[in-house]
Amino acid sequence: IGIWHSGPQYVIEALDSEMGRDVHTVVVPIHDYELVVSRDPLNIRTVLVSHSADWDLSEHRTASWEPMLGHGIFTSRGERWKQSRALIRPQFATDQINDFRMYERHVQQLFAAIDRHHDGTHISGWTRAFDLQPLLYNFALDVMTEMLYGYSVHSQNPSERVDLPVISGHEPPDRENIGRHMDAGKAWIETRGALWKYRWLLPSQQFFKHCAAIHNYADWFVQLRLQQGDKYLENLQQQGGQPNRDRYVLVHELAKMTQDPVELRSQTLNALTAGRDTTAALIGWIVYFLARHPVVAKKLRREVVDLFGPYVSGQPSGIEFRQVRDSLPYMNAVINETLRMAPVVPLNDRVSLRDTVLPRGGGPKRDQPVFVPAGTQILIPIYALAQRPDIWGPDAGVFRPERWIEDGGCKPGFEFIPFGGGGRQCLGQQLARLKSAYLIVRFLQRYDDIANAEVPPDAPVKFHHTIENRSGSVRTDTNKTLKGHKLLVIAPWEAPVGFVEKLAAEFPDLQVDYHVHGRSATPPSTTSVSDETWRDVTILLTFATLPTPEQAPKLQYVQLMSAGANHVLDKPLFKDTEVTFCTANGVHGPQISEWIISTYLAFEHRLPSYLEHQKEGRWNKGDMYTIEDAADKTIGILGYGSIGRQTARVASAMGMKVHAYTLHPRPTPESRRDRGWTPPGLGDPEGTIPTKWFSGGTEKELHAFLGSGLDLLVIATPLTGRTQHLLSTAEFDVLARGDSGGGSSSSRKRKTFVSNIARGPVVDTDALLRALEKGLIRGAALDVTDPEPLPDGHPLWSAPNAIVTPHVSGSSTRYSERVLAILEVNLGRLAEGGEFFNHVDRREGY
Ligand code: HEM
Repeated sequence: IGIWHSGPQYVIEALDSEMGRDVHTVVVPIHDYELVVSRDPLNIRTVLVSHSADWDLSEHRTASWEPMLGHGIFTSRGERWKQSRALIRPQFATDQINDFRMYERHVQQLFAAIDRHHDGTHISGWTRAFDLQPLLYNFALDVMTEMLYGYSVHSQNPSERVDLPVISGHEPPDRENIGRHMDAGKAWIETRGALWKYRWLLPSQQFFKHCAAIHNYADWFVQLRLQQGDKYLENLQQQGGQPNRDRYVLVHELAKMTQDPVELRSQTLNALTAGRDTTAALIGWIVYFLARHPVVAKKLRREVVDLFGPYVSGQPSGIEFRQVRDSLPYMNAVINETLRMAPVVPLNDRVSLRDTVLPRGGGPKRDQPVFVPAGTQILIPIYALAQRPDIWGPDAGVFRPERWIEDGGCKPGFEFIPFGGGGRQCLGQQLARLKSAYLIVRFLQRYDDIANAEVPPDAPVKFHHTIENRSGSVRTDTNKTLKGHKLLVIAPWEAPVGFVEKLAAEFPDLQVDYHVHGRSATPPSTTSVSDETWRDVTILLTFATLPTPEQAPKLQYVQLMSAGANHVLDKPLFKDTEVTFCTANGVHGPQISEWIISTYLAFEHRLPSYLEHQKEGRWNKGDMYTIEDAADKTIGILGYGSIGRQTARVASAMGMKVHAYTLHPRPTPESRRDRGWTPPGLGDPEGTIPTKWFSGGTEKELHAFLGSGLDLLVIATPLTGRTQHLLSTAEFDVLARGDSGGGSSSSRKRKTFVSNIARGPVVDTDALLRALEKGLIRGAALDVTDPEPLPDGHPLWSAPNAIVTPHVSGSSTRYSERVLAILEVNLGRLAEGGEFFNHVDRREGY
């Protein structure tokens, strides 16, 4: 009991002080039985490998865990274990379990949770001191539950949880509390285990309550899998464009081999217990040591950044599991050294099934075999093995990853067994190592410093005999100086005075290369920049000059100067890489909304004909009695982005009602927020101006919007495959039918004025001409046309009630200033983390 209740250091202390430093195997009489403790690799090898048939798990261990986990690989012995191992082992042999895309989603949730510890004084970039350990446990639980059941509990961010279908006769799984039930259940097992023979003395009602909750949790998913069969994967929530059929879900795979619900529950719970705390503890210990060994942290960060580059927010990491496994020698050394200093499973044990022998430890010189009668427990102090100075050198107690690399690298045998050894060796070793390494890679890419904030800072390392971690308090820092980054600007205009200097002050380590190409219509070719310059570029600001992926292998973020991205969608750099593209969406809001309102008012106030009269010198009031003002009219904005929002602001100031239309539904206040960039004080950042909000991708939904009684329709959608000819004959017919309820005034049949500032092909030109000629719409203001430029003699030039301008609505002398402001904020995001403004979504194409 002394051993179980003290840390693993106790074994070393007890052996060293009572028996001597050279004694590695002892037989300890405890009450009515004898316990063997051995820190001799030869003996351990004998137990785990060469005479493993003589040994098995103690009944003590399997019986303690069994109420919580049932019979699974972790809790069964003999034949039963063999069957479990045969079932589970192939699962861990598949590369599919190393799904970094899944980890990345949870890493992002972890970063968001870390970022919540920024205390607002962003200048330094440091978070306030906090304990990282609970967040790592959340991470491991979230990843494991998704891997095992396909549905993560999202303990890091419960708002990510998806709604679950109803299964009659089964309580929904308690995602909120499953982690707590597991922790509490484990604590009971440890206490019951320590008291083993006297465990009946403990009241156990609470323990069994936790076990029931854990069983319910697993049973629900097992039932769902059994009911849905092969459709289980298909029905999972779609994740980041990844086809569901490629997902790895343990319960689904196991159910292909057995349909026994109890077996499925037990095996998945065994894996959950084996894999959750262990991995969280390992990651925690790695951070613990990095925070206390800045030289190691720096060296490791160098290795990571050299291979993968710095962190780019909003962009998939693009990291392959083979790279993490094979190309990060120092990372492997750090992980090994962490496991040596703080093996997260510091003690293992076995019981002899028959009379047997350990090869060493007996006789006066302790080099003779030791007889072990059947039923003897042997304690395998993994921690003590990894701390022997005669094996590891006099600095065995020092955290020094270099020992794993120098002199051709250290290749330990049974003196280093953090994952056990022999037939029962850990099946999750690769998974645990890769998951931890991946998280640390992303962590170091994103944060360039970690500080130990423990008080006192040099408190001694405290271990626990069982799976335990104490990562300590850390603070994190980001790569705020943009070290290692190079920005290339290819612009038609000179940098505004002071701009480059301002960037240098903000991001001292950022290199800036500014190329001016003048105002030609075609973008300059990539050859105007030397190959050497391209090679190091990590950030590019351009209208349309894009290198090939090979030309600029380090490129991470492209800031386009245009509001749309349609001209880059077919470029290899966009299609074939994961480089982040951002548009200059937002720079156009003020001037284009002015164009929309001014052409609309000009039309309504008959300015074109009065200007004609003015040219002729005629005082002619024309049809002044039919002029209507804008108050109480309805403006419909198709595409409620930055231009739409600023137009809504101006229109509502004139007393207009605003109907907004977006592709995706925006039911909540949060979803209505503007995520793009807007000049301060403009637009509709909270999305509160519209009086009605329409959405959807179907014709029916679009027609409901078009039929909502619009006096002015503004087309402000991006041009994508979905929006090509979005307005065609059928749509103009809906507009012509006018108010289908909810518009300005249902008694009056007032036609719609259509304003297109998006892209010509969003509107079918023939249908538009027909609508103008037949008077289906009131008129149109077109800054964009299809074809463009509009050829001489094209019928649109002379179509009735049309105002045509040559794609100039976006012009403003403030353009470059606003583009550079977006670049600057996005550089801040790159440096400090957080979502990029105007990030182009590869699936949506804008
Ligand atoms: C740092 C992380 C981990 C450590 C240190 C660790 C350690 C161990 C150790 C020492 C054993 C052997 C127990 C014995 O000999 O009785 C073991 C067994 C096992 N581990 Fe891990 N483990 C880790 C992560 C994982 C993960 C992530 C999984 C899977 C999701 C996993 C699954 C298993 C299984 C299924 C066994 C039982 C194998 C058997 O009895 O046949 N482990 N682990």
